[in-house]
Amino acid sequence: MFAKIWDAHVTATTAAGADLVAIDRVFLHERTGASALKSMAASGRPVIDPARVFAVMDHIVDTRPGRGDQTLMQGGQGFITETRAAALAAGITLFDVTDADQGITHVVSPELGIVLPGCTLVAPDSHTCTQGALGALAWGIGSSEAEHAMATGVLRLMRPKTMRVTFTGTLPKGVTAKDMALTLLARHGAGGGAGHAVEFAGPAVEALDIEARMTLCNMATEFAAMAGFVAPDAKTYAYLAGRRYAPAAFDAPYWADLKTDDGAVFDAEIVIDASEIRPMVTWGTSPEHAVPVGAAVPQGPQRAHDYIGLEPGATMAGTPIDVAFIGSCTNARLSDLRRAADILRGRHIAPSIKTALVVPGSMAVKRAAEGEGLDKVFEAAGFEWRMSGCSLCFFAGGESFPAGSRTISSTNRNFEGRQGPGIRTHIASPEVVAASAVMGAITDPRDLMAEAAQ
Ligand SMILES: CC(C)[C@H](C(=O)O)[C@@H](O)C(=O)O
Ligand code: SF4
Repeated sequence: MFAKIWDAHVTATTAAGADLVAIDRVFLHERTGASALKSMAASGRPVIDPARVFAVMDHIVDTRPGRGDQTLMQGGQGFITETRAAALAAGITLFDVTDADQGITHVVSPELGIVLPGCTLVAPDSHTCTQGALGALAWGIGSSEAEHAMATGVLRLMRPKTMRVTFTGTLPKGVTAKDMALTLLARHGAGGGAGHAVEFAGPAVEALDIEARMTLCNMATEFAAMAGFVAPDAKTYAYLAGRRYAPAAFDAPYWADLKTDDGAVFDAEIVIDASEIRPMVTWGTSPEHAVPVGAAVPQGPQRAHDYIGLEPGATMAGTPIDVAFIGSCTNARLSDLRRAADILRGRHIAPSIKTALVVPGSMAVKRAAEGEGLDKVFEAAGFEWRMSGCSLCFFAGGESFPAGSRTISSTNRNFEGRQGPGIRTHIASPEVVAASAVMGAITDPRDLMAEAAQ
């Protein structure tokens, strides 16, 4: 599948062996987008095809109700106003702060049908690989590469190696795509995919809905892969049907032929039995520091133990937490909110939880969730219900907590300081976040699911 998409996009090969790869879509956000557009404008280079370039405000925007351009991040407003001015001047499509389509780049692009099977899509953002869930080759680039892509319509690239990660079997109940990604990282390391374009395949991947495939592909970057993707199938077509930028008639022969052929050879293969996967949580400061919720903290780098304040042998389950966050391009789509709400319905967060936030991945997700009354479930449980944005996924200098606070978070990164100076982040599925918020300590959601069923 990788070769089919890549080869269809190579326009030339340089003497040094690099390929010039046609880029179908470029997506910008206000954290990195203005600099690329401004630099192009300064050098007098126009965007070659503005219809293929989109921008959204997501990283720095305030998520408190009634927001405007003001930000909690000192000086953040400048990123917003400069991106707006540069986007308007360049003639690209902008989903602005108060636009009904505002949201996180990798949530908005699929839900508007901007990313399509077989297309190449780049964005100056490392989680662009999320969009590979639609059968696209989507990857994160730097700001100067974004300029190059916008000015020329191509990027000069060395062909990556290929890897297939096959999930066999069936996921147990209460176990999700997030746990698949964390299991892959725990077993094969945060560098395991370096230099590779990774195809996720096998019955347990086919069984995932499109939103869950996005969660899995999202974390390909935590695996150091260039890209992560899933072959398009009937679910992909059904997901895209009727979306604003998707074609009215699908290009069936090209899309149907994108699947990896039987007998295809990969540079590397990994196989994981999905039935062995358990609800996971990270204990340390790398996404590879992941263990089943019921397991003990293993021996890791001393610095990680010191930062996170957990010694080897401590059990993850029962570790008290201060903050619960459901959000991000990893796990803030409608299906994620539904599953978290199922656990929270009729329950309340523990009194020891200082903050619990739900930040929908897009304003469209927010509206859809409100249409189902999920906002009421979250609010009744003691969660704040926000406008869309990256929010606490990434410390944009605004909202945070006292150093040493422990958060359970549906995001993708747990690096030192990721959610603010001294904050200890434990990443997990929305189910684990919801269950842990109720218990005030890290909890296997299946404990609460069983209780609800009785
Ligand atoms: C700020 C942005 C460029 C960054 C990224 O590239 O991924 C952010 O989205 C992240 O998740 O760390
Ligand atoms: S939600 Fe988090 S991971 Fe996703 S783009 Fe925003 S900051 Fe990056």
